[in-house]
Amino acid sequence: MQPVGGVVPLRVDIAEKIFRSAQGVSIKALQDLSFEVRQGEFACLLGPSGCGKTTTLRILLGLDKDFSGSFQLPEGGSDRIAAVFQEPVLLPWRTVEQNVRLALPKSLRTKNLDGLFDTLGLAGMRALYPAELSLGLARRAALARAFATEPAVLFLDEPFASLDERTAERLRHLLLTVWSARPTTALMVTHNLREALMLSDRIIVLAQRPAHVLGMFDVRLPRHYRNSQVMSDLLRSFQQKFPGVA
Ligand SMILES: Nc1ncnc2c1ncn2[C@@H]1O[C@H](COP(=O)(O)OP(=O)(O)OP(=O)(O)O)[C@@H](O)[C@H]1O
Repeated sequence: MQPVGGVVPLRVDIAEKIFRSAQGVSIKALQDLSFEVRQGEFACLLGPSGCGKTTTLRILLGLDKDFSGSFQLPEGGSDRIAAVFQEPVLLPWRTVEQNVRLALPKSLRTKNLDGLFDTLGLAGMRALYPAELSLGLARRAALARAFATEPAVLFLDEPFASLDERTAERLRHLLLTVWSARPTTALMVTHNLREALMLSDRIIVLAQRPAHVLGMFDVRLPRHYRNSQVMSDLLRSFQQKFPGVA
């Protein structure tokens, strides 16, 4: 399957991001944070709690412009950006299907979503309202909304946090199925090493705050080979390369 998204990779070169409180306290969240995600690659930003992962995503999403440095989003094809957060952020007065369709650009508003809803196990839930969904189902709806837009780049911020492990594992598989059908340049924040090893082509390992890159861990194996034995081997080689991380 041909990767989709830009011919230009996602390039991040953030020199510094400092939070300043009204009381004059400064917190340096990011310093010299540079990395690249290649076209059609699924990368994870892995780092300890509070190191600056969400801050990085917020900058890339254009939600925080108060930083020094630059970044380049993938170009070519669609110029859309999709994001999936810990909170599914669905409109409560709209059905699952309406929530997904409302996110679509005009040119895609009437597109056939049967395949996407089927893949994500949402075929029978299109007419439900968010209040009728479990957290796991709401997350699936958020994934459907993100993929339906056929984005050039997809940002995910711990989309499986606070789910029970069985539900999280099912969702990871669903994410892989829908992502594999259209391999979109993706950057996912997580502090779950196993999750990163299961999903990623490349793991970008961050140091403690202020976040900067400690190193890269490439997982070159196709995902369907990553069975429990292979995962144990990957975990071991990761820990050899990054002792004490995760
Ligand atoms: N609006 C803000 N004002 C001040 N400090 C902030 C603000 N947002 C984040 N920080 C601080 O910046 C640092 C990085 O926060 P960030 O949320 O990016 O970390 P994270 O790696 O995503 O953490 P976690 O894995 O726990 O979600 C933390 O010390 C946090 O307290």
